[in-house]
Amino acid sequence: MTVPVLQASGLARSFNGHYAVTAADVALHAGRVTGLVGPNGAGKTTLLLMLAGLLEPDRGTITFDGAAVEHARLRAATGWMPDTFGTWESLTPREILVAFGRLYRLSARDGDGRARELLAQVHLEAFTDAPASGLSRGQKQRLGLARALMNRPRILLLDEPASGMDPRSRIELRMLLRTLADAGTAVLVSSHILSELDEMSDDIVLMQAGATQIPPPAQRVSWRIRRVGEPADRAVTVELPDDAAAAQYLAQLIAAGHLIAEFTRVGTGLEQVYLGLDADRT
Ligand SMILES: Nc1ncnc2c1ncn2[C@@H]1O[C@H](COP(=O)(O)OP(=O)(O)OP(=O)(O)O)[C@@H](O)[C@H]1O
Repeated sequence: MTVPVLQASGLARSFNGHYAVTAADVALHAGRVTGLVGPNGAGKTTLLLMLAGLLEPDRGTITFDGAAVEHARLRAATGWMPDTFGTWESLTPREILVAFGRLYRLSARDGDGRARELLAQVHLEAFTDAPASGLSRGQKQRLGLARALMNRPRILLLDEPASGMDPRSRIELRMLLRTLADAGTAVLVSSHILSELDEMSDDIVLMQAGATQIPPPAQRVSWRIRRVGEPADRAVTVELPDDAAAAQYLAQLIAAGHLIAEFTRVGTGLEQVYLGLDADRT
């Protein structure tokens, strides 16, 4: 594989003598979406803040394009979307984005153009010039996403971006992240919604008690099968290694004359890995 755009090794960070992150290793590649998952308090936000150049690590190194990097340069190349985006309520979404554009040294004209383009992309055009205080939580999240994209970042870090978003916005977020990755952005996204993360990520990083780990390759996945006329409690569950095996299994059932009413993926590999990770929690 190519040199990671962003590589963190052995990162650690404490607050008041208590370690939030003890040993974090992450490699983000251009064109790939990496999912970050772990229990509450595992250290995900702390890790993301260090990767964004917004929090100084106590230990460890971060390289950008294979070389050591200063915080200012890292911040310039990074888009950061926090889990809740506090807006300046009296400003409009356009004014907020233009103000952030200024921080990235965009001229007022370029900032305005970029702001309008992004507000259209996150479907907030109708709110362009209305006070941000009128935005719903999900709409504020979408504004936060637009803000993170103002500087056309090569690295995009998102902390639970979908929280508060309605189903359509979630689907659009997933598609937007894929489009950005296809255009060469390296994306790291944290989420507690495993099915969503499983669908949108090329790579997964697990985090527990301040340390990262890479999960083992794809686990077996369960499928729930019910024949026409059978009650729900008569459905059977089978384990199959992947989608291709599931399609083959379904074809065999149909060829054997079974009328299938339901054929559903019930457990993703990520869910199984996560439950294993979480097994010893109190
Ligand atoms: N600024 C801070 N000051 C003191 N403690 C902090 C600070 N930030 C984080 N912590 C502590 O560090 C630990 C990790 O927090 P962090 O927010 O990074 O976890 P997380 O994995 O993002 O959690 P969640 O899934 O609940 O968002 C927690 O015990 C938290 O209380």
